[in-house]
Amino acid sequence: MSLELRGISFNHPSAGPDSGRLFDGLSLSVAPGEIVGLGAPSGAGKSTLLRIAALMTPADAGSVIIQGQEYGPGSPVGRHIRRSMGVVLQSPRAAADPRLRLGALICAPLSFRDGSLRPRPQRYERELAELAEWVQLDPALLWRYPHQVSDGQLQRAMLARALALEPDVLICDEPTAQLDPGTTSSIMGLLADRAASGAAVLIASHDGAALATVAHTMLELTQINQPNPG
Ligand SMILES: Nc1ncnc2c1ncn2[C@@H]1O[C@H](COP(=O)(O)OP(=O)(O)OP(=O)(O)O)[C@@H](O)[C@H]1O
Repeated sequence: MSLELRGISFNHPSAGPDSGRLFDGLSLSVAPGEIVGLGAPSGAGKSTLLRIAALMTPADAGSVIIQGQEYGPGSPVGRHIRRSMGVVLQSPRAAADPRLRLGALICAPLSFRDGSLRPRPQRYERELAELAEWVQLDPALLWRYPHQVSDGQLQRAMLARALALEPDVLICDEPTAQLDPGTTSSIMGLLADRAASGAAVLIASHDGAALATVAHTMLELTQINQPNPG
């Protein structure tokens, strides 16, 4: 699948009228099989942009186009498209439900796809073992709650969750921020494998060197977010 952002304008509602727009007519595209790396100074808006791309935050103007289907402000987003997208947010602590063990967190997308109203890790033992291996997570950690693991372990669990449905669009915000260089390189390799299977992959990171090892295209947010003339 392809992912495109076209003419995106946005400001945070609570940011006040004088603070200027965060994005003004910003466009970028990610082709199937492509990894686009997004660099940005802190506060430039990369997390906000990724949430817009992931259809979690509606833009003020412009559209997100996924495999030719256009989503503007207020467009309904169907379950089918959500299931084809994997999203890793910057803060795993904020994203993870603290009441669920890691195994339940990771298998939740599989359970929901199969019609269950709550995660059932016991039904997905084989998938969980494979996902844990992909992200180099000790299987013993699948029984722990988020507060019982490190930030890096939790971030890898959230990545496993994002990969569970083998998404065609993968959006990752600082997926390796908490990791050592060796694990960072393995995780980047995993994202490259996903792209090699045809997924469009958008990764934002302050670690430009690690990103450059896998990205086909590197973009700097401050350069692509030039305000529209007039
Ligand atoms: N809910 C909000 N209300 C008002 N302003 C916000 C809100 N959330 C973020 N901002 C502001 O929007 C700007 C972009 O925030 P964002 O989190 O997207 O930046 P970032 O590039 O991801 O930063 P970092 O690299 O430090 O994580 C920042 O100036 C931030 O203060």
